[in-house]
Amino acid sequence: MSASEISTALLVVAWLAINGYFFISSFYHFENKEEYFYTRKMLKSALAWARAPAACLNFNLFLLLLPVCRNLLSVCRGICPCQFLRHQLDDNIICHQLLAWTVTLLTAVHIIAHVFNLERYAGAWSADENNTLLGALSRIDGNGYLNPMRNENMTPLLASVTTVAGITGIVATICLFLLLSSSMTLIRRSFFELFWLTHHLSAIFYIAIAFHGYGRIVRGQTPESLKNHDPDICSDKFNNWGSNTTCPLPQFVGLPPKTWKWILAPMVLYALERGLRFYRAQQTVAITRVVCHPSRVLELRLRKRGFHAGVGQYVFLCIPSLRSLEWHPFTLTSAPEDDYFSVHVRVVGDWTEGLAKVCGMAEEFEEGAGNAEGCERHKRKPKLDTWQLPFVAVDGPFGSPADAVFEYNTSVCIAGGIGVTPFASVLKSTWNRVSRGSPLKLSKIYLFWLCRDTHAFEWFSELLVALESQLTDIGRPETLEYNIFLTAWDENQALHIAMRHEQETDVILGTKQKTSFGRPSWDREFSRLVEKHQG
Ligand SMILES: Cc1cc2nc3c(=O)[nH]c(=O)nc-3n(C[C@H](O)[C@H](O)[C@H](O)COP(=O)(O)OP(=O)(O)OC[C@H]3O[C@@H](n4cnc5c(N)ncnc54)[C@H](O)[C@@H]3O)c2cc1C
Ligand SMILES: NC(=O)C1=CN([C@@H]2O[C@H](COP(=O)(O)OP(=O)(O)OC[C@H]3O[C@@H](n4cnc5c(N)ncnc54)[C@H](OP(=O)(O)O)[C@@H]3O)[C@@H](O)[C@H]2O)C=CC1
Ligand code: HEM
Repeated sequence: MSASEISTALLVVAWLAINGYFFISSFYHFENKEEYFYTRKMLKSALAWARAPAACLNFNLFLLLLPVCRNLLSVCRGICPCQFLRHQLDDNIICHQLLAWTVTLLTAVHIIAHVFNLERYAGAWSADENNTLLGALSRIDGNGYLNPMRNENMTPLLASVTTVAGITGIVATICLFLLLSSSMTLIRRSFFELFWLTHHLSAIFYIAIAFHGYGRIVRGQTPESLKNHDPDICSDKFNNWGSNTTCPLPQFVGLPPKTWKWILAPMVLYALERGLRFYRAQQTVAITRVVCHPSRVLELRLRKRGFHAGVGQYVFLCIPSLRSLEWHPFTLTSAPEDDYFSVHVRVVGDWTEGLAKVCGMAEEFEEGAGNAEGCERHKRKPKLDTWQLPFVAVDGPFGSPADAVFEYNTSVCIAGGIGVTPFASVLKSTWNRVSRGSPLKLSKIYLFWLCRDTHAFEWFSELLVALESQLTDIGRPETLEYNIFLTAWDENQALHIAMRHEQETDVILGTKQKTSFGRPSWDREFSRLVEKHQG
């Protein structure tokens, strides 16, 4: 197992252990503690089954927001001493989803247990009033009551909609259901905005949870009462509680709410996160250049005062004139050393099409366009002046999928389609460092890029051809080996390629290294690399 896998396993084991501790200690507490002797008589084990998941919910609701506080993650990434721990930060969304499903499971157990509790609170009244312990316990009134259903007309449903715990529990459950259903992969992939807007119910969810314990509905015998009313002695003398001095009427008190203490910090952190995003959205970012590339790729070059990024990080872009609430992630294709930052946007849906339109490229990216002809036409068109381009807000940079590249002698980079963008940044930065003679541990990059159509290569091939010749010029041709795989092609292309296979440079890219066809055999590729670098 790699260091990264070991650290993931250790983190999961630690998280499970902490959950196990909270569940077992809380279950044992409510199942055995003297102060809940009478509460258990009324609720039996449903008390412990409601409280134990609640203890774990506190812990997981504390954690749930942390992986989606992107700026917090960036700070952690900056101070994180080792690469494999930094890798954990890149799995933030997976962590968030694991926590969310854990919250869902714990919530389900908690709700089921509380349904039993409400039934048993109601049932305690219906027992024959005069000769049952539960009847005697239910008739205790004043502040020291035990049964939160204060009279025999109260039903479980009525209790659910007239108590703070019930109302906040129902609101939180409805929010949770909507959050979960809109977070399904199918919804996120097909209706991202629906997912995104529904996800804002998380604010209501957390506020409801913060007030959930306010009603102090779970009650135990007070320490003072325990001193002069020992349940082991008095429980069967309920008929003359109060009249004799050895068994005065037991008094009860509700558990003080705890959840708000657990979730206050992550809620404040997340609020700061959104505040910072709002502040950044006001900052001026200039689009200095817009380039139309084939295969429906739009390149934006931007400038923002004080902007610094690592290789292959990503930013969120928002075009207020397009959709003021939508932020879309795009990877930086510029190198940290460049005096601008750039993104290559593949026009795939409504927002990216809107972006093409506001950048004056409506027809180039109409359905089916955005290919070489469209871009040629664009080159002949009068350019929009930068002041005509839309105001764009930038949040970030975030993430660091590629910054480990420079920490090894040899790095293998694998990308599919537009997923190559982080490596554009890596290759540019490698060139900058090599050409400046900056100290560089990295001596070899293997790039594997898989694409469906030849057009997809065009915007990136310029960079590869330039890099290949520049590295040759400085006597470092071996620094970069790229393996390009065309995974979908038509007959004409196949014929065209076959007829020119002897050509020195690649038919598609114009580079010395030739394009391969179909998906790579990873076993063969990796064995080749192992053989080459063994020892
Ligand atoms: C970390 C990261 C880096 C990315 N880097 C690039 C890049 O360098 N170049 C590039 O072309 N694309 C990149 N993408 C993908 C890009 O964000 C989406 O293609 C774009 O948001 C689609 O928006 P749309 O409304 O035009 O398409 P839609 O048709 O609405 O959506 C197409 C796909 O993008 C997803 N998507 C839609 N809106 C968002 C959003 N606001 N946030 C996240 N995902 C969304 C949808 O789930 C769907 O799977 C990256 C995505 C991520 C998560
Ligand atoms: N992490 C990041 O920084 C970034 C991530 N992205 C993401 O990258 C993705 C790229 O999308 P797009 O441009 O549409 O890509 P395409 O779907 O157009 O191309 C994907 C390529 O990868 C190949 N491929 C896919 N899966 C495998 C596999 N398991 N093994 C081998 N080859 C595979 C495909 O081969 P075949 O034709 O045989 O299916 C195809 O050639 C998007 O989801 C985008 O969100 C984008 C930019 C940055
Ligand atoms: C209790 C339930 C949940 C709560 C309270 C919650 C809360 C949040 C919050 C506050 C964000 C941050 C949004 C932002 O500012 O970027 C977020 C992001 C996200 N959540 Fe959840 N979530 C929950 C459940 C889920 C589930 C079940 C999934 C998927 C299975 C999910 C997937 C995501 C994803 C993918 C993001 C990142 C969105 C982005 O950054 O583009 N969430 N969630």
